[in-house]
Amino acid sequence: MSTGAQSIRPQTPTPISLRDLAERFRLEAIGAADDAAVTGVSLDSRDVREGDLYVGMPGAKRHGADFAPQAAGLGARAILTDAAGAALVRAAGVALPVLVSEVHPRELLGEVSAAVYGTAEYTAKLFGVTGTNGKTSVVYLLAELLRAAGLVTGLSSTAERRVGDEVITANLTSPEASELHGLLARMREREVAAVAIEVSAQAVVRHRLDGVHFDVVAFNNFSQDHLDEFGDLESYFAAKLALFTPERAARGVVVVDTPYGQRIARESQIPITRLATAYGQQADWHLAVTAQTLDGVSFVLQGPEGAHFRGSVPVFGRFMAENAALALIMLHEAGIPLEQVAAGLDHGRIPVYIPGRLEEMSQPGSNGPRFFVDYGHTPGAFEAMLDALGEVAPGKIIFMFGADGDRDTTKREEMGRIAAAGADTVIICDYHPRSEPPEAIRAQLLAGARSAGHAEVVEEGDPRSAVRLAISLASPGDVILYAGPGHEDYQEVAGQYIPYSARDEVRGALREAGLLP
Ligand SMILES: CC(=O)N[C@H]1[C@@H](OP(=O)(O)OP(=O)(O)OC[C@H]2O[C@@H](n3ccc(=O)[nH]c3=O)[C@H](O)[C@@H]2O)O[C@H](CO)[C@@H](O)[C@@H]1O[C@H](C)C(=O)N[C@@H](C)C(=O)N[C@H](CCC(=O)O)C(=O)O
Ligand SMILES: Nc1ncnc2c1ncn2[C@@H]1O[C@H](COP(=O)(O)OP(=O)(O)OP(=O)(O)O)[C@@H](O)[C@H]1O
Repeated sequence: MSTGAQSIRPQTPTPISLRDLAERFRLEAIGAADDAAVTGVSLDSRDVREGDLYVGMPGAKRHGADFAPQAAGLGARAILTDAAGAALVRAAGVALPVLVSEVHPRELLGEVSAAVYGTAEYTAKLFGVTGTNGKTSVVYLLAELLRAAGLVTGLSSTAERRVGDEVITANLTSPEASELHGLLARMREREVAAVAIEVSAQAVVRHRLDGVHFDVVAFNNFSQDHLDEFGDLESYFAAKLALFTPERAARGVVVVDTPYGQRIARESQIPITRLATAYGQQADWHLAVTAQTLDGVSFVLQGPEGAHFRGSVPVFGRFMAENAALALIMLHEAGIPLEQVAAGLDHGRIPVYIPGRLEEMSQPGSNGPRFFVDYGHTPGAFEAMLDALGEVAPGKIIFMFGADGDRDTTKREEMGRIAAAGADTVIICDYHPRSEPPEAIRAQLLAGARSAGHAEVVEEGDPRSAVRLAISLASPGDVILYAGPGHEDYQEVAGQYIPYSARDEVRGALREAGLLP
């Protein structure tokens, strides 16, 4: 059950004194009484809990110290900020003790949070997954396999953070360090033995992983995304590579099918185990897909010294077998035998549910098209999905999608081109236009789609109408894939968050068409 809270915290935290923190992190303590202590850390004034240290840091839009009055009102016991922030706190008349940092508070956040939450003593196995597409999928597969092996598991993904039955919706793919350490502390209380964590490139460069050391990290693939933040592919790649260092992880697993994967394996500073899915590629482990349909994919994985696993995943696409293989090898590298995993599964079937990733909304066996909702929003994800569908779709492929406003604009034409090259019909609609005119975003996607000279190209801005249009164009046996919104429950338009769930919308439209009970 999702609680609606912004972060998961330990229920019985241990107080740590401000004097102790000031000494350990060389902070100037202003107005801190000898017995002043904190029990939690928050970076967001809206998520402050009683007893917290509120960290007010300068950002691109605001100085966090501006929100000190709200933090104080919600029960913060002290503020950690820089000199400019301390002046803002004073000017706002907030009477809390202030710890002043000479460096950007972001650089201290991870270690300070680890100290407050005591997470350095947490001995669970930590698994981190990075790459451009498929991180969320690997994280859910990891969690499922760890459960099969008999371990109590936790996870942090783009879709949600999960500790046993406690679930919250995620804001960021990788939480800020304060949220991550709070989550780990709660996992420690609940005796979680293994944690699967999705790692974005932003997390690596923005200190969100500080104070965390992974047992095993993995890299699956790399293609264009996030150029609005990283400027060029090389900088984006460098952020992924930086996870593969001894400060962050003990060992890594890498898919070496592509030159980028081979580079990670070559340039990594930690020991690497290599997985190949392409025939003839040098690697430690090899994956072969043995059967695939729209209902899933079966595979055989073979590794060193006779290690092997024969299994299946109930989601279509060769890349899902690759995601499962990566997760299996990560467990093996962490010392969890694959036989132990297999013992917890029925004939190798991994019963994974990945929210909003190639999630089927139609009823298999119904008298209509199959309708899937997905989170793919990069050229690489479009290519992988359409290649996969090309192998298993019995009828026409209708592909509907939009693109993010205010994010990497250079990928739009390529998204349009790949969509129209791989599908029979593409329907271009709006996603999160944010501050951009929606029709301008659509125009770029349309230009790309038309350049492919293959699919029929249709423009329907309103996603609700586009869903219904897709159903009206489909016959039994056809497949509709709606890429972009995945698990999300909102559309961001001109600064407003408008409730919109693609999954609910599709279910409703299928019902209207008599295709769902
Ligand atoms: C570029 C980036 O990562 N920015 C993040 C950063 O923003 P910022 O430092 O500029 O902060 P700001 O908005 O100026 O606010 C300053 C400070 O005031 C605080 N504040 C702000 C408002 C308020 O009411 N109360 C409050 O306390 C903020 O928490 C922040 O500490 O710190 C904020 C607080 O944590 C994040 O919300 C924000 O993520 C923004 C929303 C974002 O979109 N990030 C994306 C790019 C991102 O990180 N994506 C990756 C990858 C996703 C993928 O793989 O597709 C991810 O890991 O999610
Ligand atoms: N191994 C893979 N290779 C290529 N595409 C993949 C792979 N696994 C999943 N995908 C596709 O990528 C899209 C996103 O999947 P997923 O959410 O798991 O990735 P992600 O890396 O977590 O994305 P994000 O960082 O945006 O959250 C989906 O379209 C999915 O079908």
